[in-house]
Amino acid sequence: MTAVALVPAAGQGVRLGLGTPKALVPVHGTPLLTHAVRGLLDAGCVRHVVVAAPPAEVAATAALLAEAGLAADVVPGGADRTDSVRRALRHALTVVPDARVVLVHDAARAFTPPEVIQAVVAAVEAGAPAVIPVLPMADTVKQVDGGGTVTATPDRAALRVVQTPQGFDVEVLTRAYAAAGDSATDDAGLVEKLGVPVATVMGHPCAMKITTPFDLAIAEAVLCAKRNP
Ligand SMILES: Nc1ccn([C@@H]2O[C@H](COP(=O)(O)OP(=O)(O)OP(=O)(O)O)[C@@H](O)[C@H]2O)c(=O)n1
Ligand SMILES: C[C@](O)(CO)[C@H](O)COP(=O)(O)O
Repeated sequence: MTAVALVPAAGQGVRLGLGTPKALVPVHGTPLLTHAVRGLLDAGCVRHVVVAAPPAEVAATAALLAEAGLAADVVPGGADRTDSVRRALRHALTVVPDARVVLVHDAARAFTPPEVIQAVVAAVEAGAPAVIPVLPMADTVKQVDGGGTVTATPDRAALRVVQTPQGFDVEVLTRAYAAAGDSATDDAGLVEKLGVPVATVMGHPCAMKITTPFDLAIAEAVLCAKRNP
């Protein structure tokens, strides 16, 4: 097993609106972060996990993962996702210096199926410098101006919705973060700026990012259906 997984989990969950850091919000009594870390470790291709937690919750996060029997290092996250990943990457390079494959996986995508994790790792191990799971667009997409008036209808056949885990050759991700000026909406975005090709594999609807109360309700229902098929 060559992959190290970085789990940005330091967000506040403003859009979820529960007043609790999102990664600590329970689904069926278990925090999202615990579901996410268990999913990574159970996939069978991840050897070490580093979680970036809200700075005030580092000790509590380490305790809840330990109680769940999950081995993971917990470091303080940063002001935005990019900063949280940067901190987790720095720690991972120190504790697992021989890692070749690095995954970056949102705690908020807590129910990502193992086959997606395995496909990303396999593609990087096969030689791709950067790999992201994607889904085709189900809806027509419009581009709008600042006033909300439509300015274009991009060809949706050429568009994809992007999920995590995103997988990288360790040297490529390290270089991307060293060159990063501003924050990016995803890690592959930083790699693209280096001119390095980013490959895609098929994502999965269950890898959805739990962002809103509606998403949380969907996640509860999906887990319920899995446990009571
Ligand atoms: N400073 C931050 C902000 C976000 N994240 C993490 O990045 C992932 C994707 O972010 P998002 O879903 O937007 O989470 P939040 O930032 O918590 O959500 P919101 O924007 O609604 O506050 C989440 O696992 C989140 O915990 C992080 O580690 N550090
Ligand atoms: C990385 C990501 O999950 C890919 O879709 C997404 O870009 C994170 O965005 P957010 O604004 O931090 O939720």
